Amino acid sequence: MSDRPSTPLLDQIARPADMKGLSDAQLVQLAHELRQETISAVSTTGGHLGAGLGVVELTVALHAVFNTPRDKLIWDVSHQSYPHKILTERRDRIRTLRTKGGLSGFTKRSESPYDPFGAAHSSTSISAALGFSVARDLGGVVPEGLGEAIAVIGDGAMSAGMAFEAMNNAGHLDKRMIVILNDNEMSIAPPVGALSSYLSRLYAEEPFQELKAVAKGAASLLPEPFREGAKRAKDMLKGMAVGGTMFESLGFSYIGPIDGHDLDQLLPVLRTVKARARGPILIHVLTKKGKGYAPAETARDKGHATAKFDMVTGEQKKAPSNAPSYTGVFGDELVKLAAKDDKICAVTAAMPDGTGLSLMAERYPSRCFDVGIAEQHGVTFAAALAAGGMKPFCAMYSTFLQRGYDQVVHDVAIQRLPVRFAIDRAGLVGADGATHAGSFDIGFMSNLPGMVVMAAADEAELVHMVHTAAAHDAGPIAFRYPRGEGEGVEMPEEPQLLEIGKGRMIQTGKRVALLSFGTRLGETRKAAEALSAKGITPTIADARFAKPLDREMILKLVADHEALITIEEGAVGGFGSHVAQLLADEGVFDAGFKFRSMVLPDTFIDQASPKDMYETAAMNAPQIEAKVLEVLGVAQIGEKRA
Ligand SMILES: Cc1ncc(C[n+]2csc(CCOP(=O)(O)OP(=O)(O)O)c2C)c(N)n1
Ligand SMILES: CC(=O)[C@@H](O)[C@H](O)COP(=O)(O)O
Ligand SMILES: [Mg+2]
Repeated sequence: MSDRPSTPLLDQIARPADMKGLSDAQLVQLAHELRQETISAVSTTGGHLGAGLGVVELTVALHAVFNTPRDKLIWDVSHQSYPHKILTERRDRIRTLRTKGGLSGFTKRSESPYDPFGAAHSSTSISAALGFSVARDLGGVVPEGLGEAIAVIGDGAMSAGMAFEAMNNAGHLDKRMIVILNDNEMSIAPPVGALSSYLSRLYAEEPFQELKAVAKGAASLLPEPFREGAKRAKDMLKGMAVGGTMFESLGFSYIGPIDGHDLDQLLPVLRTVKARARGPILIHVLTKKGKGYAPAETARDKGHATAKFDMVTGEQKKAPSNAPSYTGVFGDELVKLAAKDDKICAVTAAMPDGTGLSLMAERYPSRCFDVGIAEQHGVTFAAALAAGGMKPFCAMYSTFLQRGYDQVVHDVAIQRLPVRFAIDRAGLVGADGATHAGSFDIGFMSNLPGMVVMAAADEAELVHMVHTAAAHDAGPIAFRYPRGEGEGVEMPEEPQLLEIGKGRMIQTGKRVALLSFGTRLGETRKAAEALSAKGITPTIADARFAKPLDREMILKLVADHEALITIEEGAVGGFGSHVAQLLADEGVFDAGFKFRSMVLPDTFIDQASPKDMYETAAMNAPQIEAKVLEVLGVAQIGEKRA
């Protein structure tokens, strides 16, 4: 006979306060149910599965012991926060994760008071927790109050410079705060680097460290029901060998490692820390990414990210692809180049699969570098590779390159070093939402003196751009391309070396010229087709370069048309702004020339499908068509002319 309760415990828990009366045995049961609910939800939505499964027990323990939302629980990256969302008043919407109008796949301040700090880029949690603890001590006022500050950070995220900057500061300020290092020996890919080896050694060679202050007499401080567990914690902590970890050198007390799937360890340690800790404290917790779901546990990426799947078999339900992905095209072309030129090398910041560099890593491991979640270092490292006579491709998602921007300016651009920036996930990316949108790189790369900036209109163009970048030794060069599949165009037999700063004409028409930069070219063509049915045949050109601009082509478009419209998958301040500057400098506007620039709106667009997001941004074919009609002063059906 099953000893499980007939009504699932999870059904009785809408918020963490509902967990307070549960016994430790019931919390174990709750964790079991929470894991099943997480798997079930993600099977219908897709998303980040493995990381959340790895922190189910930790999530239960933290919410059982601490008093959120008064206590600030900050999930690093927050791709592991689905179980937390289920326990914090969002279970009824958990099957809307990452969809339009639904829950975000990350923590988000506007979504819930239980998400005190939003995240999605990694390694921010310790800084955030420190900020909350200082605000608390300075008498800051927020509606939920300010209690403990707790950061949960993964072993991958811990490798980033920002985490160390925060620990350095926290050790100095000596504020009470808790960092939980969730060590599952995985990043998205297997983690790399000396820190990862160090963490492994921490429990391989010296399994335990002592936390003297916490261990001493902790049990007596706790309320009666917790004394037994605290005694166990004390015994465990007392059993730990004395030895200085790097965390202690930075001013943290260190506890661990402890088994992050064992509530019998987690609960007493957290209760003891809560009762006794002073200053910053780091609890080293060992977990398994994908824990409790065999298809995730055995997957190469431990179920890091998944499409919707069949819960029983684990089989993912992926739409068949009709064209190669941009990422794949980049990865393949790079390997071809590397085969011919031993100076070609590549840098990724913990995204070998996501950037398509896995193939390079497999074929030419000595020339492919995964630097960990360290975009800043990655960019400077690439700069020096270039200074040392190599031809580095620095492959990063647009959104993550933001973190290395000062290095792009200071180490690459000012020194005119020929780093080739392969900027993946350019434009709106879909389910990951605003935090992952590649909205700003056109602007922040194009305003740098000497930087060449290209955008591929399709996968064939990307082939040309990879080869053009490889051949460009005169200074830094960047090319951007979106997430997902290409357009399905015919692939070139031979790559072309593009002339720097020269666009290409797609079709010659009349009255209005549409000048596209990047993959909106497809929507531009569709808009032109719809317009031709209305008797308007626009000229279409593909700019290819935002920097340097094809001045000659642009001025000819101006000379030959009534109006010019630029279209790009980026925020204001990018390609269109550079064209506007050129036209202003040339006095084109003095003569009353009509110019429009279609850019992403000045808002952060929430997650939806990329098509829906571009609809919100008013950048799909119908909106391009409408813009043409508006600029030409042609009334649309159902609309009166002013
Ligand atoms: C600045 C930045 N670079 C890259 C990423 C992509 N990314 C998301 S999760 C992740 C791995 C995180 O590993 P870890 O912190 O160990 O968490 P786990 O998934 O193992 O729980 C990476 C590289 C990111 N979110 N932010
Ligand atoms: C959490 C995170 O930053 C990554 O896992 C990201 O979601 C990957 O995005 P792609 O699916 O576009 O590779
Ligand atoms: Mg990890």
